[in-house]
Amino acid sequence: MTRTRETAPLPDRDDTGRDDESDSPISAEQSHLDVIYARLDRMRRSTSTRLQTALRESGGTPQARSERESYERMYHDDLTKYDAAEHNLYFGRLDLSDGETRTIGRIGILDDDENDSTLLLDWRAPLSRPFYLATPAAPDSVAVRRHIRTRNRRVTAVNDERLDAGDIDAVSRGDVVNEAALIGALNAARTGEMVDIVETIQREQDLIIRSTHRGVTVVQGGPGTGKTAVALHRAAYLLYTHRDTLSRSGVLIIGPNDDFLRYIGQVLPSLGETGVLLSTVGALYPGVVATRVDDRTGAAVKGDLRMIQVLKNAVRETQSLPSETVTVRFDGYPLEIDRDLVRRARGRARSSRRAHNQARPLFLRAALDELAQQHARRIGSSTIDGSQLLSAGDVADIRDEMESDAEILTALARFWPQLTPDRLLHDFLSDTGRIRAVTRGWTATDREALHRGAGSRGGVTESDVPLLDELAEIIGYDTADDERSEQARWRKQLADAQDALDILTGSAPQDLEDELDPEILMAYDLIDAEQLAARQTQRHSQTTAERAHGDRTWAFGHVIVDEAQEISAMGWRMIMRRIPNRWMTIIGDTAQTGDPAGTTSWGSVLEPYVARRWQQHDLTVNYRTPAEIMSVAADVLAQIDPDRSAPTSIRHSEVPPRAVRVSGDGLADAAVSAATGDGQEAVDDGVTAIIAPDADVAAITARATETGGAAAGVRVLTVTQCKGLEFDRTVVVEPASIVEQSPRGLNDLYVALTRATQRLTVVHSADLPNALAALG
Ligand SMILES: Nc1ncnc2c1ncn2[C@@H]1O[C@H](COP(=O)(O)OP(=O)(O)OP(=O)(O)O)[C@@H](O)[C@H]1O
Repeated sequence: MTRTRETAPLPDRDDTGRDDESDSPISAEQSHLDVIYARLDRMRRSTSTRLQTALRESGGTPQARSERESYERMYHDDLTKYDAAEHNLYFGRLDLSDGETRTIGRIGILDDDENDSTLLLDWRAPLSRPFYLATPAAPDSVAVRRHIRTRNRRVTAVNDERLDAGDIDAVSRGDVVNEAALIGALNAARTGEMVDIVETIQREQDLIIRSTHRGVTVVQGGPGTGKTAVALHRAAYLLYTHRDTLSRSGVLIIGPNDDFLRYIGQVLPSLGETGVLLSTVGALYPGVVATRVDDRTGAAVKGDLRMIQVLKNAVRETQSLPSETVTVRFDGYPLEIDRDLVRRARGRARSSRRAHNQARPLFLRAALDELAQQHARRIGSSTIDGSQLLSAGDVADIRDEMESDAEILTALARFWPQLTPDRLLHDFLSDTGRIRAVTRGWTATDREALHRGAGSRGGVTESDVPLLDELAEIIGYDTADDERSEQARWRKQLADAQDALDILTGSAPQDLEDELDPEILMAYDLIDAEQLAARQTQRHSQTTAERAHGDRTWAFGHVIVDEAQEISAMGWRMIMRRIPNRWMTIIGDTAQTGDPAGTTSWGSVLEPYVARRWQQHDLTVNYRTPAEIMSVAADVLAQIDPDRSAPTSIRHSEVPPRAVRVSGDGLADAAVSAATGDGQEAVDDGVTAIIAPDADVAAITARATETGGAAAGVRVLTVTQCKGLEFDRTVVVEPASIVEQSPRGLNDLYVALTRATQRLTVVHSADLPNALAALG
């Protein structure tokens, strides 16, 4: 073991605030902590005074206003950061062999003395790094690493690790650092929300968090190896290290569902970082909220790359030819739009290779050129020899006039309409005829899966969203179109406001205006048009994350994809459009892939986009699941892929996993009573989940509600819903059905079995799958 010394908890203090052991490490650390908090309080006070001053100021040039707004934002962010750092502000200290001491905490704090001396190093600063990396085998000049535990601004314990003692046991135990603190954190009851791990980041995790690789970093690791924790701390680290660029371009974190995003949502704010955009793939397309999920076949079909050609075909289908000649009137004369004319105009537009909406003006121009000629022939031909009496300029004038002729434009629009992705996708997916026309060679099952038939409830599904994004590319539709109309709206609002002020001023008695009585305020003195317009409109949100969310073409500075194995090929295309520089961190476990549209190979996902410019790190230690539970799950993993080894659990369980067999109709009852303690063992703190086959979730939820009381806090989830989450206790229901319900059923079972931090019960009525023989 690493030689550690835990100092007893701080004794109660007397009224003078002195403890009995004034020379103890706890006392020494308390003095330092007091100094740090005093400085933090001063920083808070001065920032909040500055913020109030900035908020009180008003008026000035637009530039001055925008500068003021960015100061306001900065002060606001600083205050948020100070609040986030309040708890466990100071947690680590390094005593180096040369006598230097470094104190490490959640944020960096400089003293306000004349030397600006460092009171606390940010955990992300390079000088803090040995706190996470030093081991007895490679102490990196660290003699002692001290872990300081605090509560409510009081030091409650300190724990020292001597790294310079050449401890052979410690060397043989490998890389575990801050072991006592780590085990304490891992044993703590869960709250349902993920917490940060700044105090106990492990060496293999730190190497990824601070990786300087500017391409794609893949983090592959079994369940509970801290992949999500690493992803979030990497986001915080990158924002600290590249603050200038990333605060402007933004960091995007993609997770599998809203529950997961809620679960991880507090980690970055607790690290003082609020500007990161968390999103699912289903929420990445501005203005669209996916309200449904497709069934597995639908998701697989829509996620497949075949959809690119299908969508291209669907757009091409809208560039149609008239089945019979269309006649419109212009200037009292008939004009004929026939099949050949439209075909020639379409050919010109298509040969430009521009996106549909961008090629539309070419189509219109070509058609109008021909129609202008047609009209000229009709009205300008000499009755004597048939020669054209109108000049080229006259014909051009006719064409210009046609450009604003509603009847002609409406007639032509049928053959090359202006498209929007959502309308087109909706129309296309609801029409079996259109689907059949563009899916040559597909099976009837796949076509049916694509069809959003009359029986379905409508609304966009998660797998539709990458299709919308793809269509936006093919159509050449971008949110700038919306922005332009937004700008036009703003200009109109401004003009209206100006009118309103003019009317107010104009209706003021003339004699007042003439006399310019300084005592009488005119409307203009109080407010200008821009302010008035701004009051009538909601102010544009200013954070990078908010702006990025509303803009399909936003290029993020860094993108992190969690549970990345579940992303479909079409989903990857959408994500890659958000990150043209391809600076990404991709987190996942290909043994946990449940979605049939997901991936089992990182190379096949990434190489089309980055060739070989990606590197993979493997995480090997399981911080969540105790060894006894992991050994059950490892048997399932061996069936998924015999070449893979399960991660090594760092902890053992007090209660071994067990299986309970019941009759089929007793399943829901048994699951709920196992979750609520079975009457055998009291269920204490923490959270419990029942993970069940999709078809059983409703009945078990109903049973849990009926039993009330203890069952009220129990969550009942499908495997898809529990992905990425963890609970103190889990009850896994009917493993055989979990395996059968999906082509990747074994992967799903592996996920379900690895969610518990303390206790696992399997409740079943059918025989257990072979892989769970050890539980039988
Ligand atoms: N260094 C650490 N110190 C303390 N806790 C840690 C550490 N690393 C991981 N953990 C904890 O282990 C648990 C599992 O971590 P996490 O959810 O990030 O794993 P994961 O690899 O994403 O799992 P899965 O693939 O199953 O979703 C979390 O509670 C996390 O806080």
